[in-house]
Amino acid sequence: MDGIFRSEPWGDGTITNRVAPKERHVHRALPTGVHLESRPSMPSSAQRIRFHARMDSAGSTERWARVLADAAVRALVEEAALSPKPGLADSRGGGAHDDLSFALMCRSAHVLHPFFVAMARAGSCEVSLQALRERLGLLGRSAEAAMLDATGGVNTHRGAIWALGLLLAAAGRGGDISAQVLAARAGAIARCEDPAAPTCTGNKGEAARRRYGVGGAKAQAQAGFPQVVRAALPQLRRSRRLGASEDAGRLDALLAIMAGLDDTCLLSRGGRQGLAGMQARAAGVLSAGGAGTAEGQRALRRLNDYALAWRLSPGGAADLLAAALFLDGLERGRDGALVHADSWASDPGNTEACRPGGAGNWRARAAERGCQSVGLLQEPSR
Ligand SMILES: CC(C)(COP(=O)(O)OP(=O)(O)OC[C@H]1O[C@@H](n2cnc3c(N)ncnc32)[C@H](O[C@H]2O[C@H](COP(=O)(O)OP(=O)(O)OP(=O)(O)O)[C@@H](O)[C@H]2O)[C@@H]1O)[C@@H](O)C(=O)NCCC(=O)NCCS
Ligand SMILES: Nc1ncnc2[nH]cnc12
Repeated sequence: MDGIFRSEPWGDGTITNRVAPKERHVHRALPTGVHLESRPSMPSSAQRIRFHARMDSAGSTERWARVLADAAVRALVEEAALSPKPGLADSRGGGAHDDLSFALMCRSAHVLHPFFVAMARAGSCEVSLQALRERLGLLGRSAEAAMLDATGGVNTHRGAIWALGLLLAAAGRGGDISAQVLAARAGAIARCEDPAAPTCTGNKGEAARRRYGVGGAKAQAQAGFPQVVRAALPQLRRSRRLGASEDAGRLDALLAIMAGLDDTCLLSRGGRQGLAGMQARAAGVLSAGGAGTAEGQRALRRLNDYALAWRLSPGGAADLLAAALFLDGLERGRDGALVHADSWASDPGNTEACRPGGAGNWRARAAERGCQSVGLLQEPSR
């Protein structure tokens, strides 16, 4: 079948496309795949890339889910590698965390891949937003359990699973994949309640939200990720325009998130004072010229010293930077058809350096760990 896969209009929870409903639920690898069309003639200010997933077969939905999952893992690895990040784990070490390292962050990112595939697939298969939210809750909790299993109980990516899971499902729907649209869709999914979610998790973020009366990760998502679409992405583009290196632009994007985020990691480690201290210093680096300038680099070093002295880590901001890199990559057409899973996986520059144990395909590793298909949908014991 040569149809066009569309999920428009968004918001009423319906999918309209020209594929027979039953085919949407079949996930087999078939010879034909998703064809992405980047349309340079569209207004560049909006940075919109329309894609048409030609549903030559149901397998192209599966292929698109894998492309999106690859992009999400890549965003996590790129976030982890970005240095020097204040207080955070990066290529230099664990930052303010005794239990984190670059290798551990990468291991965690790769273990999440099959869950990311399932989340993107859920976005294309579940017809109602409510059903999608419930499926994501199940997948998200399973992903958290696999992360903790892979890291020996260290919370590397809980916030990232949450943010990227919602964005992957939004992108899995198809249609317009501009950052603005995907973040708004993800917000609509996050605003649905998950009846299976535990009322109390006992996590630090939950405690910080209650103690300090902030919205944290949940409110950030429900509002459509304002720190990603209104702070990180505009800053990233501004820094690039001003000629900053890609790393400096990404550090600036992180600082822009930090400057305005009610990061529950900072609150639980440093209270209101710690959060305010980090926010003000992050804004200070940007007003000194950003990470691409000598003055900005000095201010960034002072921010890092402050974070280490007080054991402060902006873990929530790091997750949102990964979300911004994911959306930026999609919007620029870097991922999707341009970056195929296996070509990325077979590039030694992308894999050997960051994968514990070196060579090998993460899918095979995930399969070894028993994280395939139906296994993903088992509710973990808490
Ligand atoms: C809705 C959930 C996000 C649960 O959120 P909640 O607020 O209840 O808190 P947590 O369970 O603690 O998780 C929130 C994590 O989100 C990150 N975060 C914090 N503030 C913000 C913010 N303002 N905006 C966005 N994101 C934010 C943060 O993650 C990072 O920090 C982690 C390290 O934190 P932690 O272990 O607590 O602290 P440490 O200081 O490092 O501990 P020690 O070393 O001292 O022991 C790190 O993992 C980063 O990722 C928060 O931790 C959501 O989780 C949920 O409901 N999930 C259920 C599944 C689901 O429905 N999924 C659907 C989509 S897939
Ligand atoms: N680089 C990082 N360091 C600490 N916590 C994080 N959570 C997500 N990314 C992180």
